[in-house]
Amino acid sequence: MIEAHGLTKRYGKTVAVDDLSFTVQSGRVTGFLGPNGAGKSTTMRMILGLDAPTEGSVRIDGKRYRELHNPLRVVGALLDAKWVHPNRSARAHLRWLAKSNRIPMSRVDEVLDTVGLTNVANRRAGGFSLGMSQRLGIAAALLGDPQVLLFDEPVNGLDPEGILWIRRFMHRLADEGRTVFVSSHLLSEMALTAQELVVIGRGKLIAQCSTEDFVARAAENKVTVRSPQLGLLRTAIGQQGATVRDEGDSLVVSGMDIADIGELAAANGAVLHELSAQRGSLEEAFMQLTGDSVEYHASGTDADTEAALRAAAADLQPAGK
Ligand SMILES: Nc1ncnc2c1ncn2[C@@H]1O[C@H](COP(=O)(O)OP(=O)(O)OP(=O)(O)O)[C@@H](O)[C@H]1O
Repeated sequence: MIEAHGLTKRYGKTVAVDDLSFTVQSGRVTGFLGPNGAGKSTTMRMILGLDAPTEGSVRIDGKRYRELHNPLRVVGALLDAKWVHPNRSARAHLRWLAKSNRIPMSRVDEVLDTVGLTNVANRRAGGFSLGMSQRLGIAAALLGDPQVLLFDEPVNGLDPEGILWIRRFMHRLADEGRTVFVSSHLLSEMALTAQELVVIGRGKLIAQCSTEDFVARAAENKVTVRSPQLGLLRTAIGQQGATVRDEGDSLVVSGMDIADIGELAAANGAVLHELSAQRGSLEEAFMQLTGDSVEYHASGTDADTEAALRAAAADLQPAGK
């Protein structure tokens, strides 16, 4: 478990992290979501004792990082996948790490196998693709078999196969009961990867909840109604105080429960051809909660991201889980 209390980091006049308190539970993948510059990397560095908080504290399983006797056995981290001597082989890199942290050499081949790098273990790490480097970084994080794992933007620059592998791997680690804390500025990716979210903007906490609750809480849920008696329904729903909008041959209703609309239709003898809930996307939820966090707008503009967001929103439907 990771617990941050009033965590604050100032660099001169810049407040990178501002009175941040959150908890990351074991057995779940928790996404650390926020726009570029929101303070995610700074927070991760403070968790790992690489930066000292200006105020507040953060504890891993009840202890500050510097109080841990054998840190790699408690917490593993992937902050920068290219942090490896380019002329060392993957195996030599891991052996060096194991030796300097008093971890048995047998773990090296175990973690190489876990991340699928056994066949290339003797190749120069400097020649690795980004995907292979990420796997090597994850192997290094796993070396001490820690219960707590931190990954900073692990899917940046990866191809779809690499992204899928990382996503599945995170779920596997959480299923083993570990605490998995993964940062990303990509809403669509977090919607698919994280079960819980810690959302920050400009160094401050915006929300901490399940991914599903995040969307449900913030996005306005609407109901689509199709019927041969649209006029009758438009009037009846309007009289209940809900907002009704025409969209093609349907009505889109906000402010009224789907069950209540069904009851109202039955009471009025109206035939329904469709009565379906529209759920908001993670992006809509974020925009509503953050308001002026303009940095995020860029992530929703191109067609690929739009498609990914639609897929993410679909994945958030409870029925699909
Ligand atoms: N060493 C430093 N000195 C001065 N300012 C810093 C330093 N490190 C971070 N900052 C500033 O703190 C803020 C938070 O940066 P941080 O890198 O933690 O954000 P982030 O959410 O990880 O962003 P990204 O997704 O771009 O990595 C930014 O305004 C950044 O410029």
